[in-house]
Amino acid sequence: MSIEVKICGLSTEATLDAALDAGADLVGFVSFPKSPRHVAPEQAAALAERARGKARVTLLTVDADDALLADLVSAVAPDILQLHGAESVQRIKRLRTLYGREIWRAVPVSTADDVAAADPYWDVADRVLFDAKPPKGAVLPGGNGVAFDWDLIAGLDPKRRFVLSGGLTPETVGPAVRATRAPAVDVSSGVESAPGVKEPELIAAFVRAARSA
Ligand SMILES: O=C(O)c1ccccc1N[C@@H]1O[C@H](COP(=O)(O)O)[C@@H](O)[C@H]1O
Repeated sequence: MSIEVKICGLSTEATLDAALDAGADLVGFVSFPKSPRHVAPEQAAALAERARGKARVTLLTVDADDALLADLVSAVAPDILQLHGAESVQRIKRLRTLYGREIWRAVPVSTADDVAAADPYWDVADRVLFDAKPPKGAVLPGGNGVAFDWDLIAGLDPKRRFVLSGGLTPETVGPAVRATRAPAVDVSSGVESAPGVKEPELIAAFVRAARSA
């Protein structure tokens, strides 16, 4: 099976089109006001509509409450909810039942214990997304352009539907995929020239490099 590639944190039609033209399997929109990639619900809805049928739409939130999630799901109609906060097993079960959509749970990694902390999520989330633990003082729980030690997840069964993220770039995605046998990758900062500013050439280079890994 070929690798799945997600480009996250898209906020304009032009960069969304660049991701779609490059053949990204998934595109992501961030709803988290502290992020430079935050998009308002109406903007996320319009971008999602543009992507529909060409790539699967992911909506990223961080510990969003019930009311906000309900509004976002109704406006954006994402295929996938990427939960990048401290969402519990119980909450994930509830959201899956409530919305009937795929749920990805981010797990921050810097040690082997962090990888083991993913254990309760394998059975309740559709995917576990491994991201680097944020650096001290970081404002964002993800999207920091920081990588973790890929050897920590090198022993995982690739049949486990995990996603590798954290500081990937067009240069590092090949070695990262070969080291981890990841079935899917996700990138945000590594295809930007400044926080929140996506670059079409970097997006295309990332998708090409991931596919040829
Ligand atoms: O992209 C963001 O702004 C963001 C904000 C809050 C939580 C997660 C966020 N992004 C996700 O973080 C990982 C790693 O991103 P990067 O490539 O290191 O920048 C990725 O899954 C993004 O979807």
